Amino acid sequence: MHYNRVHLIYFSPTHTSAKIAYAIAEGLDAVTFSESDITHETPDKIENVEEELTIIAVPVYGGRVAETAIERLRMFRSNQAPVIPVVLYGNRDYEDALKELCDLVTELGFIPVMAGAFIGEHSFSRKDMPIAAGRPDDMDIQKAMTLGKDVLKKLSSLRSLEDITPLQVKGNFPYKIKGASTPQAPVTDEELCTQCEYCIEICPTDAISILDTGMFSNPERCIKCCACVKECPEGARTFDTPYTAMLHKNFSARKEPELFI
Ligand SMILES: Cc1cc2nc3c(=O)[nH]c(=O)nc-3n(C[C@H](O)[C@H](O)[C@H](O)COP(=O)(O)O)c2cc1C
Repeated sequence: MHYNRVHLIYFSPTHTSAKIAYAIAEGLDAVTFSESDITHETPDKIENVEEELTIIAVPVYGGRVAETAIERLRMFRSNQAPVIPVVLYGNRDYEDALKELCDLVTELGFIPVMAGAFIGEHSFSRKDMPIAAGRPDDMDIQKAMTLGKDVLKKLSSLRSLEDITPLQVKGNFPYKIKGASTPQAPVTDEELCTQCEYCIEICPTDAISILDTGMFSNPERCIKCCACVKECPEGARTFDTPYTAMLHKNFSARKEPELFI
């Protein structure tokens, strides 16, 4: 089987999922490729993906697929397009996230061909307490490209997608129960903030607005992705959580991507 068209779908507030999706696509050597970046908005109608080899990449939040990504992915359908489901996690663990993603895309009509769990710099990583800083790095990107090449080989050895044996990935069902979300959000140092509104532009859940008193992050809407912290041009945004020190202390030893073929 051969596919000329590749379609990327990703939710990626701090870009690590997107980077891996692109690297896999490079390995696939497609003639044409298109993308659905669902980081900032939910598709306004159901989108059908047909005849396209698809890569779906999303981050792990609390050992599960980020909830906003799940909501947005539910707007896609396929009639048996092959898919490469991928999760990015911050060097702690991805627990049930890859299984949850594989189950979801199967329910939506895709057929998982191969899957992967890659490591991305943790959203809560800071310069003084790094957690997987700089990941994915060159080695990760190479591994992602190789995954793309392996998918091509696997597909070319098949006469029909019906010949694919159901993909087994790490993870359990019932999935890990989600912990209660603490209503907390990054804060702004008003001395540094120039009110350029870039944080408002890049926030995936429209959680930030300007009030008379300065920038306001609505803790009920904020998903703590920390895109605004990492990308504020003035370094005016911080997210203070005890998880940063705990993760830095316990999960600094390098983990490697895991592939399911
Ligand atoms: C709310 C939240 C929960 C997270 N939970 C986990 C986790 O359970 N395990 C882990 O290793 N990383 C966890 N992370 C880190 C992200 O999975 C990681 O930074 C990922 O690379 C972000 O993807 P993105 O760059 O595409 O946004 C979490 C991040 C956030 C914001």
